[in-house]
Amino acid sequence: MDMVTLIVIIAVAAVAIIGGGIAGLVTTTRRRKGRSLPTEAGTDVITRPEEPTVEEPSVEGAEPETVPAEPAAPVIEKPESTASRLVRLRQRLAGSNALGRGLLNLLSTDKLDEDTWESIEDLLLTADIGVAPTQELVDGLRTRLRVEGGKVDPKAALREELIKLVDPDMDRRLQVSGADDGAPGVVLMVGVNGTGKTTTTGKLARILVSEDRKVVLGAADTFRAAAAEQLTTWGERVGVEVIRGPEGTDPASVAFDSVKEGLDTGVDTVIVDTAGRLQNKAGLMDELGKVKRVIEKQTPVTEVLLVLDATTGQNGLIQARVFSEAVAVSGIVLTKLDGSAKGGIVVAVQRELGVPVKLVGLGEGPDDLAPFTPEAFVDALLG
Ligand SMILES: Nc1nc2c(ncn2[C@@H]2O[C@H](COP(=O)(O)OP(=O)(O)OP(=O)(O)O)[C@@H](O)[C@H]2O)c(=O)[nH]1
Repeated sequence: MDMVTLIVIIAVAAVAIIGGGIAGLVTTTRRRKGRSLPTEAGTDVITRPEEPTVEEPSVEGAEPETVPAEPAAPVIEKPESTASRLVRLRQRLAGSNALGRGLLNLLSTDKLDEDTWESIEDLLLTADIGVAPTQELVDGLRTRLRVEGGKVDPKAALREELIKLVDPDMDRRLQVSGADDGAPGVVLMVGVNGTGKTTTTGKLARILVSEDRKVVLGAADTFRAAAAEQLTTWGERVGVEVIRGPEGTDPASVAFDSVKEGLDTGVDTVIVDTAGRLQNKAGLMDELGKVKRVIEKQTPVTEVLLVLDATTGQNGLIQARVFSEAVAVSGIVLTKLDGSAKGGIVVAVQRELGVPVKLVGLGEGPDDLAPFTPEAFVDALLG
């Protein structure tokens, strides 16, 4: 064997040894991967690797065997019933609203002199009831206590006068059903951004679902992409379809598609969330007017709910006026009444618009929306 032959033999042997080692390493690595696979009983398809493992080599030309992924059943929540929402209304307002307690303390004093009546007036004004209703309430209460004297309990009289002020005769039913021809009711949600419009749309869908109604939501707030995202999340939680378009789409076209879907699928109610940019009244009127017109090519809008933030006081009233001039508002939703000492805004805004408060927002939780009833509201105020 000459020198050249010897070198060739050594080189071949070295390649074989090194190659075998690398092959062994690859196999070991793959096996390790293989051992870390979830067991057959595992249902977590997300972590299941797509490559075939070494233990199950794929046959050339044959389709790799794939296990069809079973879609995980969505977890549909069961929203709270209307009755227990009213209990919550009582708890939330009684716990946070100083108005009722302050009034009751003042009325409990032995002698109701001018100073006490002035303090009562101040409390009512601080709670945003408004000047004229405050005067009405104080006058009514003073007269009753003078005329009926010891025969009337001041607290019972206050309760009755407050209920009168909130107006128990207004029709507060939500028009969520369509006409007899089977068309869905259409609820249009309007209001300035940040008042809780999208949240309220989601909460309202939950109330309707809890009453076994079929609902479609329309994300016509196309100005802010996150609003559609937010609404989709609300819808998914209660198994409600949400119709949306790309960011910047004409809100009227999303509203149209939502109502069309509602008609095609035979739902009971379509709720359309809109963008509340208050750029100027003319712009707002154009946009809301168009949304309404386009919907009504298919079926009438049965309810226009104006969402107002109870903590914004006079500012809220100005917004309310602008919106009611842009579109015929049929009901008010007062949000963020929890933790607000401004419960009196209920009276002020109803007077301002001549439209009833129909729903109240009592927190950020999914079921923190309750139908408004004057008696329950006043009882909650008085604690
Ligand atoms: N405390 C409290 N917070 C609320 C209530 N309703 C809504 N919110 C909160 O108010 C904030 C604004 O709510 P959104 O629903 O995003 O307001 P929006 O009017 O739809 O605003 P855009 O989506 O920008 O149009 C959120 O943080 C809500 O959780 C309520 O009744 N009480």
